[in-house]
Amino acid sequence: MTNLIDIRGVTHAYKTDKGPLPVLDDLNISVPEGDFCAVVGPSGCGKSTLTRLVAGLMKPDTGEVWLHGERVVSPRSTVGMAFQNPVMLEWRTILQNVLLPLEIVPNKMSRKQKEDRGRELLALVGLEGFEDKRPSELSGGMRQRASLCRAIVHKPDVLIMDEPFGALDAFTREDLWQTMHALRAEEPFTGVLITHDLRESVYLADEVIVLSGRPATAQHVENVKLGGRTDLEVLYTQEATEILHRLRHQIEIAQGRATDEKAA
Ligand SMILES: Nc1ncnc2c1ncn2[C@@H]1O[C@H](COP(=O)(O)OP(=O)(O)OP(=O)(O)O)[C@@H](O)[C@H]1O
Repeated sequence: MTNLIDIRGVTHAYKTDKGPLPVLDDLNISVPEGDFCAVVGPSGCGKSTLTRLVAGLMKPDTGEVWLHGERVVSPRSTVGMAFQNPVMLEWRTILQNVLLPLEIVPNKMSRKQKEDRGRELLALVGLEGFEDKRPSELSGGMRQRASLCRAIVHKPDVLIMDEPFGALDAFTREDLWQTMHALRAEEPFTGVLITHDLRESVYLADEVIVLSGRPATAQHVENVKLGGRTDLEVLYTQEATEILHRLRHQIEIAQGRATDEKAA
């Protein structure tokens, strides 16, 4: 399998009043095409910085970011992004919000084709009948569903999600996890998910990368093999529990609260 994303030896520091703040240190990450990769790590270790580098919104001090065999040096329209608080334009309907990327990214679709695509995606995430509502008429979970549709409407190579479900209550969050699996089954895409929720990472991702404390390196890579199951019960199996324990331990190492016995 070829890698869709290749992060090679990336080091980055922010310039601050108190001098440089090293955030990423010789970071190497590869994500094969079609895979879903979750990135977890202590607060402030550089996860969002990583997403900005992949999207081409920032350049690393040293090292390279490659996307689909091309070096990323400027913002990419082939990247879809979803954030914790989706910004929706209130003067547009939900469908018009979802179609926004198709107005910006060059394409040959007719108006009807665009509308059909938007409606299809909204139906897929359970928002059939809400196409003509305004964002304020929807719940937070529904707005997040619409924002996921908007992030993939132009069929980006990669969907980057920074804490997309962080502001939702636990039950809505689990509903959205299932929606993500449904979306992936219909619209296979490569995904990078930044999250603080280890259960979320195990349920959604093919591999979970644990970043160390700042400046972050890739401390641990966990391949998640749950036999292709997408029901929530899978999180209560022995396999999932063992993975969660290992990830928890890795986070404690990253936080400096535990030691790596293997390295000691
Ligand atoms: N533009 C900036 N200028 C200076 N420092 C920054 C800038 N953006 C982020 N930082 C700092 O860099 C570090 C990493 O930030 P980043 O947002 O990438 O971390 P994170 O892992 O996503 O954090 P969290 O888990 O809390 O969301 C933090 O200490 C943050 O304060």
